Amino acid sequence: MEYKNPLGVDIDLETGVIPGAKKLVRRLSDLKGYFADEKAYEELLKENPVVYEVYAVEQEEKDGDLNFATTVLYPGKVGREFFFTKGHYHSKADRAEIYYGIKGKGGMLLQTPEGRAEWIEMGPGTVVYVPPYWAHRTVNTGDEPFIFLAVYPADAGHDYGSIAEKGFSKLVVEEGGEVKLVDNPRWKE
Ligand SMILES: O=C(CO)[C@@H](O)[C@H](O)[C@H](O)COP(=O)(O)O
Ligand SMILES: [Fe+2]
Repeated sequence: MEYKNPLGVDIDLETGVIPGAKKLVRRLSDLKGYFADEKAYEELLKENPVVYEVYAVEQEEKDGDLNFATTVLYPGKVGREFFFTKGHYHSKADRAEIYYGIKGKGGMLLQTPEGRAEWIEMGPGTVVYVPPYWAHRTVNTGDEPFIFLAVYPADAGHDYGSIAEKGFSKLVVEEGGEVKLVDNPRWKE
């Protein structure tokens, strides 16, 4: 039997950086077609801000193993809509996941393939259980970076396709200084 070595790393709780992790950067240009307000999107694209960064420690895609990653989701809006991660189902759709809030303020938008949406507010210390089959997207509703940890099966994978095409059934927007969920006009089952 070949045993893997255990690993202990310290997440920088201020910046979300995991030393030695693989870094992924998503700019606004990587989120083309994702935001409802296309005019506001084109306008902000001139600056092309970083929307989020992911620091991932991933294993081979094998049953039983675990990956973990931090996400640093920056504050901002496209029109009324708060900055968010792309959002995905898992390629192995029955794989669950755990999120843990580290810093900042936001929430998770989840939905079933039929479009039943749930919103869970998140702050430092919040644990969110993402059940099998639910798509999930995080949203920064605050004015500082929203940082969280995710732990997920190594063979879960990411299925971005349907969210890229239709989005979620709800949009998370600012209305009169408050966070509101409104119907997504482009959503279709
Ligand atoms: O859910 C997971 C892994 O299963 C998170 O680590 C996200 O991958 C990350 O928050 C970026 O979001 P996406 O761009 O992948 O939707
Ligand atoms: Fe996930």
